Amino acid sequence: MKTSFPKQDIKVLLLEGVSQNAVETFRQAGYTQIEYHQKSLPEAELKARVAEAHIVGIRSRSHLTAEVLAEAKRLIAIGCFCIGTNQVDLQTAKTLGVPVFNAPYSNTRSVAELVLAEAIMLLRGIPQKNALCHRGGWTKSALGSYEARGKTLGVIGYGHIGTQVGVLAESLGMQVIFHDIESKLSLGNARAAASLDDLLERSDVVTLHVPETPATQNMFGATQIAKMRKGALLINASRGTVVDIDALAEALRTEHLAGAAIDVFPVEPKGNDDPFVSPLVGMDNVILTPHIGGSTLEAQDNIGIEVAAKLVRYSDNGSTLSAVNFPEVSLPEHPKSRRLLHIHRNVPGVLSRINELFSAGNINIDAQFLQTDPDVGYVVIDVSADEAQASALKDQLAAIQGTLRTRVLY
Ligand SMILES: NC(=O)C1=CN([C@@H]2O[C@H](COP(=O)(O)OP(=O)(O)OC[C@H]3O[C@@H](n4cnc5c(N)ncnc54)[C@H](O)[C@@H]3O)[C@@H](O)[C@H]2O)C=CC1
Ligand SMILES: O=C(O)C(=O)COP(=O)(O)O
Repeated sequence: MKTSFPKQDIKVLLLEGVSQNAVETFRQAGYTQIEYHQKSLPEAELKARVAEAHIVGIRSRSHLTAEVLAEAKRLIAIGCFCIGTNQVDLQTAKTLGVPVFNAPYSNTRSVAELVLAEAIMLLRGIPQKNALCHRGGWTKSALGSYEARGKTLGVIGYGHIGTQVGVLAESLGMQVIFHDIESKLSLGNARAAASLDDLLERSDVVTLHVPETPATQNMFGATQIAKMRKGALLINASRGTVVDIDALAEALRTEHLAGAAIDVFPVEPKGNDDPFVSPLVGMDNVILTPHIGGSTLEAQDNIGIEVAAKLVRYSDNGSTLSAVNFPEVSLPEHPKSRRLLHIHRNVPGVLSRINELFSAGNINIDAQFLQTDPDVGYVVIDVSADEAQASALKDQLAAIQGTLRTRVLY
């Protein structure tokens, strides 16, 4: 059966070296126009490429701001081939009728394993010992080296990653306490701290696993660091904007903190050839990693398939299940019907205008699905109509005031 818009005309733009599994998933689903870039693009080029694309796939580096999205006249959907979606202006995408998908669990374990490894390394003082050995030095000493067993790990943000870190840390005999803005079920013997301050005062190692939100912007600054125990360790594999990096550098210089492991930075290089600049560069007691918490082959392979499959499903079938910014509708196949998709501003009267249109045209509705949120309504209508009728209906739907996007799936 033909689609309204032949698949070979749908342009898929994939940036930041997403897994080849994503390319393969699109190809197997019949998509042939796939533009693939290893890096993120400079803003002007990003705008130009996004303006041409129907589907855009990014990782954490490409910022799809309102300004960039203003160019995206043809855009149907966005895929974040990662967990975080802070790099996309989700509200603007929604009001343009563009759902955004991500892979909410597929690199969770990769981050958790790295964090646990870093906790052990930091507790043993390995970063500075390693650096010294590389310079031809030798300090065989137990001074400042500790077992993880029996130490307290404070997890800030007890979500998917935070809980996994907690479970792994308990297997080493660590005591896990956590702080979250939501009430959370404790796994294993982990316990909620009475407050953030309580967690900071009790933890030997503090690890951050919050998303980037207005509330987490610089949530970890000089005040919070000062409340940490002298000689404690800080790990951040969440987002670079969460920690005041200058305050951290100062606490390391004054030896209030004994070490840190930092994977994410307020400003990160655009690509592998660009220079990395940070006040933490040159500090032997800091493990610096180039935002690779989720960068394992296992995670990337799974993410490639998961996010591409969600984009294909939305493009082919209209399902928005697990979209992060959009009313979620899980749709059955529609082998005998034409499917019309109508995304509109959630204002009174749109639905009745849609239904009037069908009754006036004497078109039988086989099935109708509706989901709304305070801003946007998403209606899917399966109809017994031929191709020409469906196309005419799409044009009529598009003319209804408040319409954001319409599509027809034949
Ligand atoms: N370094 C890397 O490569 C990676 C980094 N990440 C980052 O890790 C973040 C967390 O990932 P998940 O655990 O999957 O997310 P999640 O959504 O499952 O968990 C986040 C938790 O933080 C809590 N939270 C939100 N605001 C908070 C606040 N102000 N104070 C305390 N708790 C707060 C939430 O209630 C939630 O429980 C992602 O948003 C992403 O930015 C994710 C994957 C890879
Ligand atoms: O999943 C996330 O949120 C990450 O931070 C990983 O981002 P990346 O795909 O490595 O650019």
